[in-house]
Amino acid sequence: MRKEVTVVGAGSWGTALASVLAENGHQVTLWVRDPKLADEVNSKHTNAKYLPEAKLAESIVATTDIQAAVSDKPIVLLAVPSHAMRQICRQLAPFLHKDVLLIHATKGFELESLKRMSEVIMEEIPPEISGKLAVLSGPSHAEEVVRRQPTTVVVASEAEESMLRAQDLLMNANFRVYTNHDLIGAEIAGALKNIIALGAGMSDGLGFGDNAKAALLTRGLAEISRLGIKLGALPLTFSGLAGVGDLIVTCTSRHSRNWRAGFMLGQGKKLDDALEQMGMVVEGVRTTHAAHALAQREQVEMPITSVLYGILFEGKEPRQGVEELMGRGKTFEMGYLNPDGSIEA
Ligand SMILES: NC(=O)C1=CN([C@@H]2O[C@H](COP(=O)(O)OP(=O)(O)OC[C@H]3O[C@@H](n4cnc5c(N)ncnc54)[C@H](OP(=O)(O)O)[C@@H]3O)[C@@H](O)[C@H]2O)C=CC1
Ligand SMILES: O=C(CO)COP(=O)(O)O
Repeated sequence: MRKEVTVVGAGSWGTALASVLAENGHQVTLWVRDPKLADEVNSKHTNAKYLPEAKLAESIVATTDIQAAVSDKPIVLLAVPSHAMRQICRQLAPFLHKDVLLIHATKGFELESLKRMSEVIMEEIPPEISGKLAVLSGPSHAEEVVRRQPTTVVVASEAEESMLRAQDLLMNANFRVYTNHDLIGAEIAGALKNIIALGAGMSDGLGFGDNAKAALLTRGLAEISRLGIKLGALPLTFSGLAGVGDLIVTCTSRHSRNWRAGFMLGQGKKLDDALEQMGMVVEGVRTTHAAHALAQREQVEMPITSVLYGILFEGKEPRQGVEELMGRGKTFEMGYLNPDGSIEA
């Protein structure tokens, strides 16, 4: 059945999700910050800055008016960078319908509070809406989604009905949507994989091979799981699409902004120059900061995150970081399996 859906955020991910929804026959409004981009979407049906090769459905209507975009809409999907989430929610909260299905697709933490995105959203929107919130996560580069290449994702919510509604809304022949009740795990896995993707890009930039990449992915998943479980996630979520699935795609794909930024750092570029050259959000940088603080607060060992923190924010050379990781004390591989996040052996 055709539904009215508003997508908030017209970067690469918001634009790709708007395309999926339009393809599914829904009436899509796209909230765009930049009036020039709104004109471009409405007249040329393109988004040259964020998805240069994509031809968008003519039925997608872009607007810069947040009130008009979300007022009384039955479904709102948020796809903004994590640093903008609280401000955007504050702006749109007064206009949300009390029965709105709210889905977010953002992968990050709020740096100042170390909160997950759903915690930030829930603080800003009315309580009758927040209990029904869903998150969309999983291995899904926008560039492949707009080309209708096979993609699998997961929607997670504590509210069964929201999860199923979000699945129905987004699923099509090229975009397969699974459900999961573990909202916390889906959010944490989706955010933390970007740290490891920065590391994987760095490893490639330094000229290391597949063994190093495999090590980063596997030991990265170990520390992601360790922190996630300590913060209330279900362990199995980390072996699913939001966990290992997204870790694989982000650490191995040339589409990944995090991998690309990491690659430049590995080749000797300074962080600010790498970010400027990217021109798109590289969530892993802020997430490294947040995860480093969370690991300290929760007393969880996260060696890769700690080394990346040193490289990104303390001037450590990438090669020195690799030496530190390889030279750590002897340890038991499966220590992370303890449900409270502590290391057993
Ligand atoms: N790209 C992808 O393939 C995927 C991305 N994600 C996640 O989606 C989220 C959005 O990322 P993505 O679309 O890639 O980002 P992009 O870098 O492609 O686009 C960023 C978008 O956010 C807007 N923006 C930047 N700052 C603000 C602000 N302060 N207030 C409002 N809007 C702002 C930009 O607008 P302007 O142009 O006006 O600056 C632009 O529309 C991230 O959390 C990312 O991890 C998740 C899955 C896949
Ligand atoms: O989350 C993503 C793919 O699932 C996108 O990752 P990047 O932000 O690194 O491009």
